[in-house]
Amino acid sequence: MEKMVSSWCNTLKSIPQDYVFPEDTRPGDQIVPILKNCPMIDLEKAVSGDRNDVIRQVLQASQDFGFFKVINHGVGEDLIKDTIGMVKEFFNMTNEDKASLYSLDSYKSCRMYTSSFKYDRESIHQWRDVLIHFCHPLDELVDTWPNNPFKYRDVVGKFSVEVRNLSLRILEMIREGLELKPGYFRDELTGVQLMTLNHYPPCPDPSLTLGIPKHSDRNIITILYQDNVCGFQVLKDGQWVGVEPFANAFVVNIGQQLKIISNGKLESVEHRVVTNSKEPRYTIASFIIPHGDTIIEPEKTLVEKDNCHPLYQPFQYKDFVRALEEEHLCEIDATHGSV
Ligand SMILES: O=C(O)CCC(=O)C(=O)O
Ligand SMILES: [Fe+2]
Repeated sequence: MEKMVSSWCNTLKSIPQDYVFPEDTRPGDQIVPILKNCPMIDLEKAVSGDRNDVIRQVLQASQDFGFFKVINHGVGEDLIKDTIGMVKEFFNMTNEDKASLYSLDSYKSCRMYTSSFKYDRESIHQWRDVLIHFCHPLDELVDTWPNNPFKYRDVVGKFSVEVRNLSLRILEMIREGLELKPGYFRDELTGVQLMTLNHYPPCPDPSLTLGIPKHSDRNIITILYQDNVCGFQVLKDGQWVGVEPFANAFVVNIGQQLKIISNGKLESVEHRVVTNSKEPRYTIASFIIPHGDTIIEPEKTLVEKDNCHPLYQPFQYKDFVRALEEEHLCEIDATHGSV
């Protein structure tokens, strides 16, 4: 528990050596510009307006950027406010209140850790504390979640269901746009939902370290709520650019599995998290993940339609996760590797 960044960083004037990233991966002092033409999609129009136009926007952004923001997405503003409030309340509890959740055992379905799931095997640590838990099916998992703050399970439970529904609605648009058969994103591909609640405490020297290093999400699709503090950056045309928070919007990342299923038609954005010296940053990420034994491969109808070759061989999702961990142990944020 004493390893959690938030429990020791308050009094520091410089950062410990094992949080200093190598020169070629640290952010440095350069000012990173804001992504100007960030795709922002109004999902309300998929219901009350021209659905095909919204689907077209979703596919275009997924191809060109590998991510997009959504507004009017159907997740209530009050629920978002209550949930992020709950996350802040959780991380601001005393260490004693949180201590029982801290664990290095990545098989625990709800736990708190610092940096990444491989804290004890990495040489450089990431500047973040995490609470992680599975969410779906909620009634089987909610009892593993924190019961302090007292309303945590109730509020975060409602939020997880709404965000899962939003992920499925976006996947349905992608299915329609790619002309895949109805029910394509079945339980095998979407049956697991994992949530990470991130706390990036203020950092005395943001130029030297990262909250999360460069990675692209390995799952199907991610929904991120980044509240109102900047820190999320994407790699666009070889340059890091900042994705600014927008009130009540979510960031939607296309995951690597969706890129593979689409035979490379959709992109999966590379991104990272930088810290800042002024204020804490809190975010909520919900990952939709295939079951481990699901076979992932480029969808045959897409390969045939485009008259091209499959760019990827079929594999079981769990083998993909294992291989990634073995090959890129130092490089990849593996929060989703516990699945
Ligand atoms: O906290 C953020 O801004 C991004 C989190 C993220 O990229 C991840 O957990 O994969
Ligand atoms: Fe990510």
